[in-house]
Amino acid sequence: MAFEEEKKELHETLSIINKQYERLAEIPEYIGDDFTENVLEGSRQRVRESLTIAKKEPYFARLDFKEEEKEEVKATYIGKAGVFDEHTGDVLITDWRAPIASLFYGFSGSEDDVYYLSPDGIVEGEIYLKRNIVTYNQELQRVVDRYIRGEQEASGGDEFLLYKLEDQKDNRLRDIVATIQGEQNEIIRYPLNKAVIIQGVAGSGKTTVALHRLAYLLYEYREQLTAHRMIIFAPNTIFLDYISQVLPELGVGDIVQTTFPKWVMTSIIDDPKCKLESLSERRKAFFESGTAEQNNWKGSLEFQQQIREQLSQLEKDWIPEEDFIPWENKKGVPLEQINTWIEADFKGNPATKKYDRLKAKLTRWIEIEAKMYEEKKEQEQARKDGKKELRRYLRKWKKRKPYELYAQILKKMERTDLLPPKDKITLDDLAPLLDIHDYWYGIERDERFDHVVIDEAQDFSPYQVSVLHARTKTASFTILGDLAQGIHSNEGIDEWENFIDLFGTSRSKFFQMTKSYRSTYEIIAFSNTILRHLANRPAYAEPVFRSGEEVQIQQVDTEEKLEKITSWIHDMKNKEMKTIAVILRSEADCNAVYPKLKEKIPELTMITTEDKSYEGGISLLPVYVSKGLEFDTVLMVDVDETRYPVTEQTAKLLYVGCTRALHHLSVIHSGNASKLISNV
Ligand SMILES: Nc1ncnc2c1ncn2[C@@H]1O[C@H](COP(=O)(O)OP(=O)(O)OP(=O)(O)O)[C@@H](O)[C@H]1O
Repeated sequence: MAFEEEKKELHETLSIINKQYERLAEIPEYIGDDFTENVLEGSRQRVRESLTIAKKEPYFARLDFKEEEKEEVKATYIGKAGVFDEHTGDVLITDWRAPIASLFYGFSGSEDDVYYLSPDGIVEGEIYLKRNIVTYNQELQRVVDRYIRGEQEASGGDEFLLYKLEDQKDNRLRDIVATIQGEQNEIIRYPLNKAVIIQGVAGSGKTTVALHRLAYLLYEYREQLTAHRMIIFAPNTIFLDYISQVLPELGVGDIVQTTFPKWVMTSIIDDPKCKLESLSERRKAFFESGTAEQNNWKGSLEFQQQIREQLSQLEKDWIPEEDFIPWENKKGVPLEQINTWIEADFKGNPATKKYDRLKAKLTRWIEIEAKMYEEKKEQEQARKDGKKELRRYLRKWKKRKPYELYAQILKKMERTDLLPPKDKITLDDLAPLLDIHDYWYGIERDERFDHVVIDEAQDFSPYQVSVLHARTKTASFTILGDLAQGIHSNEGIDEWENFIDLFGTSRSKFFQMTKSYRSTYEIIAFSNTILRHLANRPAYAEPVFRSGEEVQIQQVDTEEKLEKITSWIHDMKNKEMKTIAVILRSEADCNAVYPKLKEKIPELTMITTEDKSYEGGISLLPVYVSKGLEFDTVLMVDVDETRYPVTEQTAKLLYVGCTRALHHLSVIHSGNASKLISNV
């Protein structure tokens, strides 16, 4: 009955949507200068975009709600984009980000107090029905009731989530609007002006939630935010490619998605002679060698403080220790006066602005003083001499680029050993260089961010976050990561307090996500055992109860390894797994097996740190490259005592590799199995 009812409803809604769409498609796009016409075209364009989304999938949920003191129970259909009936003005489909839709995600069935916050205040009432609706190609596929008032447990909620999680994955992360969970909803809708810091276990949906949060913020705070002033920092180009689909699916464009090094080098260090070290070489060296822990001094706030102290000293030393006397035997501007202007009148301006303002002030002073001469000719001459002298005086203030200032600072600190060659700037130098740049040149208003997202933030240093903080209008951040996956121990942090302290507790909000949606119960239980070896272990992942096959652990002779990998891949292909990954400890290990394996499995692709995109299918990759990605099935190779000895670093690497698997995980080793997985 519910199915028939929804089929009729869908038919009627689609007929209105299709008609509206066709009508708008017939109106030619306005390309002219008329202001009113442009505003009208802008709003038509927005409606066209919403209708395009709605034509594909009009809605995915229905919520029946009765407002307190009203008789009528109203059905709200929730979709990715809101749609109005252009004739009646009625809401046909409610945007998933609208306040009432929050009830759909947040209401679990047992709350006494049911309300949502509308722009006019709190709206209380009762929920009668929560229903998921699946459509495909404008046809109704499935109707699942998650809550029916008065009935014990409709609980199609879990069933529907499982149905979604059992799906096989392709090469892109997808939106989750139909199944956002209560705790995820809370983070997505958390108010704008705080730093939201999320520690989430592998597969808890951190990246997905952060992207949905951006779409939500742009909707809820549309008056305050602009997409092009929001930025997402992700760990590498493959990952950026992997997540690139989600925001367009949610109808959001224009948000800059980049990596921190790329952004600093292209947007800030505007110096063609400055070149960044090869990050893939750096990471390869770090991961392929033994994994010595390194102290990231250049990423610390203490280092920032020292840089700042030196900068302020440099700024003082920058002012020539002399009066400005443009004309012989006449009064000039005493040094004392210049210092007062700089320290009092120009206070708060960055060094280069102070320079510009002093130049303007001295130019005006020359103009006024020149008028003291009676003769026009004398005035002219005085002006000319004055300006000449001003140029000489200003030449003493040498213009400096961030790298030169950095070199000077490190020299003063007697740490020239820390200065990288100009054509091999290291990742660790980027925060100091950015800081120096912003201190010296200042940050223009339109360069400040409205909101910053940092994914895999455990690999960011406090110094990096601190300089980004200074570039963000309010402390509006979404910072997400997992300490258990902090494999770049030489770059990042080992406790979130590092960031919380930076913003202050009143300006930040810490969330923990412990439910893991990606993997089966068996895979999560297995991966959790690896975490026992971490000294500073965050909470264990809790599975959504989705059971699959046991994790297979097998010893194979070295000579049989290739054969084993090949037969495993064939086996997985037979099971119709779409994304299949063979994960090895290092790139050198991948190189050693790739040619022979490729002969047997021609569709195999090898992914390295240098790759820019992930194409799905069958992949061979080093474990550290797999971070952030996911695959239907994973084979972890060489999980033995030599390649994975018991250290913090290898435990994290192995954990990252194993938690990439959604439905199936196999582990093979030659020689003794790593102690990280013994006694499992
Ligand atoms: N509420 C949900 N409904 C359906 N799928 C979900 C939900 N939350 C997360 N997922 C799925 O779980 C998987 C993991 O999500 P995501 O990659 O965002 O997690 P993560 O915490 O960033 O993972 P990791 O740290 O391991 O890289 C994705 O396939 C995502 O679609």
